Amino acid sequence: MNLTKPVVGVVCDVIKYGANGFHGAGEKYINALAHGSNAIPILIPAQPAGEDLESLEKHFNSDFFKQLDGIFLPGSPSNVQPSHYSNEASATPESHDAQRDGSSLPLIKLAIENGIPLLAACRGMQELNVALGGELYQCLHQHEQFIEHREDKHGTRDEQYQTAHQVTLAEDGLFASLLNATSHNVNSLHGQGIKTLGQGLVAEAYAPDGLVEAIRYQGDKSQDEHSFAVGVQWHPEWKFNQDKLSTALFGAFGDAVHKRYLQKHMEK
Ligand SMILES: N[C@@H](CCC(=O)NCCCC(=O)O)C(=O)O
Repeated sequence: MNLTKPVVGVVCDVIKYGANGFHGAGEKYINALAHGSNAIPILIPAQPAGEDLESLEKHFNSDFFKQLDGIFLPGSPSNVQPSHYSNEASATPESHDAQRDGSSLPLIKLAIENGIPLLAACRGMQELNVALGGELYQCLHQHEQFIEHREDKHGTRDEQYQTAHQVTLAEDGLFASLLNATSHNVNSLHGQGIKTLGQGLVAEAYAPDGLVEAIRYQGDKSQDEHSFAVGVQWHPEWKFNQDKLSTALFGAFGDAVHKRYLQKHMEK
């Protein structure tokens, strides 16, 4: 296939529609990748077998994924199964998507090991943290030190995605340099959050209650700088072109995937 633009793989959720499972990703993520990163988004079905799905491993092996120019992990109402990061019982056993965990966690490791640019939002950021050995709080609202990070379920969609709190950006971090500022207002639609950081990750932004709101893979400082691997707890894809940081974030991811695409084509 002779593609004229870089291709970004988007990890799918398995969404139950009645008794049937459908693999999908939110439209706003696809739009932001196509227009904000100038890439071709392709949806990656969840890999482990579901009720109707034989394993796709023989079609999507690691060589296939290494051809991608970027990987994007979208948000989702489902929660990462806590067995991936702790011995605690699940506080939300009805809200898991084992198939998504089964594809996102190995794909993140593959992206990190092979320098494939990666961007992750909300559940995606939590997965990036868990894939690298970090832990999550299962219910932030059960810890009194935290402000309310969940959306108003009765609000309109616009109300749910409007800015909810400020984040403080790490001095000398990527975000502060993208924005040329040390704080920004973000939306907030999550019940879980980072408890301990995974290996090689650094915090890029904090909520007013101290919760880590953005992370970047820095790897081992003694090695070369790692290619773009960033996660945010908020939703930059929402009306991305109306927000300076969201536009800059999808733009920076786009630059990283275009760089990989050009390198691959120069090697041919
Ligand atoms: N379930 C997790 C992650 C929250 C999240 O990703 N929400 C996204 C909602 C739908 C969307 O906008 O794609 C948690 O609650 O922390």
